[in-house]
Amino acid sequence: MSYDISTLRKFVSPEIVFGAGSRRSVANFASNFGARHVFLVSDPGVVAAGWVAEVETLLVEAGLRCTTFTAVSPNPKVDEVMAGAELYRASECDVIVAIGGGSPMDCAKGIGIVASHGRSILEFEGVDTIRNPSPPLILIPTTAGTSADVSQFAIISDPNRRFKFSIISKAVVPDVSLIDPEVTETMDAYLTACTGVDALVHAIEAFVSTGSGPLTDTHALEAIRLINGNLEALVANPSNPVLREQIMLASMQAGLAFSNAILGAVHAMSHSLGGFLDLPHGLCNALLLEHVVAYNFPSAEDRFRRVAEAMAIDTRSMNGAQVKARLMTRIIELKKTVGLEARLKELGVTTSDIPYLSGYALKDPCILTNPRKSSLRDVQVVYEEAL
Ligand SMILES: NC(=O)c1ccc[n+]([C@@H]2O[C@H](COP(=O)([O-])OP(=O)(O)OC[C@H]3O[C@@H](n4cnc5c(N)ncnc54)[C@H](O)[C@@H]3O)[C@@H](O)[C@H]2O)c1
Ligand SMILES: [Fe+2]
Repeated sequence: MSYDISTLRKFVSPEIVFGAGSRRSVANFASNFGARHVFLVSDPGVVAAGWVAEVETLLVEAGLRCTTFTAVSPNPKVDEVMAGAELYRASECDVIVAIGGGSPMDCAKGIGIVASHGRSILEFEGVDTIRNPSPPLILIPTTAGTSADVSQFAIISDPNRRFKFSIISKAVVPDVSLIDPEVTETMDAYLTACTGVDALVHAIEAFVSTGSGPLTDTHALEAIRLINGNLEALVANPSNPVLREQIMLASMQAGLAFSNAILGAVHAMSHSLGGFLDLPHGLCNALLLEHVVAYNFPSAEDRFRRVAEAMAIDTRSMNGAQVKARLMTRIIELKKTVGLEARLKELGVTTSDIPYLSGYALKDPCILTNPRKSSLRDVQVVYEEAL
């Protein structure tokens, strides 16, 4: 019997332990993988927040050796991955743990790939390029977030091309994700806003993606509902543990959705922007979001109606134009309340940069699942509108 392969959907996820204190089981999981010498990846901000020392102590108290690598910058660079992989090899480590936001987690994924292939990370750009299994990988996210800890993506920045490239494979889904809302309590309000809006964009893009389906839709809609209902309150009160947990849960659900349904033009355009100007990923997404929604709306009106409903908009008596207007208003209002109102030109983007940015955005794999087919000119116009 024949079947239409384009209608099939798959769902990949790591083993997840969710809840306050879950990070404390890190040594247990590492030991279960047979670890003797753990390679711990993080960055200076997460060290300063105190989370790295805690994990080191937990590992050492369990009788494990630990080599720590924290030379990772936001938008992790090719050289950082290669330096980490060299230290991993020289230290004869056998399990990788990362604690941090998307940057250390993606760097750790890259280190695992290089360690198991012995080649440059640049050779693994694209979809399904990985042949050898990576060392066991345990991720502890400290932002909410990129959800790199549940995703099939690793995003690495190549300064030579001023471009962030994607590695997409189920081989970069970690073995274990310890999702502990407590570690997000040291994020300031601005970082909370940037990373929370990133999660909102993941959920919206996954829901309207051409790769969406019943396995991911419920996660995407629940993530939108949770972020719409809790992010503004959390940014006003960043130390509230209940709100932290709600946004961490939302981030995880958005991650499960986008990892499997893939993303769209916001991410394609924001990867290009983030690689070109080394800007915070969540901020890039935030500045592009409503412009891409306006562009995509006619191609996925029914899906956007459900996004609007998840954002607590009663659409029952509205026509398409009214739904679009209310959804745009709500997105702009949410961004304003959490303090993400800048325009691209305030970040240093100029009109003359747009052709370069657009060329790379069209090469990003996320553009393939955008609900509206995009030409070079389409992408240029959206950048111009966000300028
Ligand atoms: N792999 C994926 O699926 C995926 C998805 C989306 C984004 N990304 C990538 O993730 C990166 C962005 O990650 P991010 O937004 O999580 O930020 P990040 O990891 O770049 O961290 C930003 C800053 O926040 C600090 N920080 C992180 N957690 C903290 C905490 N709990 N307390 C105090 N400070 C903390 C860090 O030290 C750093 O200075 C980008 O490179 C982006 O492309 C990856
Ligand atoms: Fe993202």
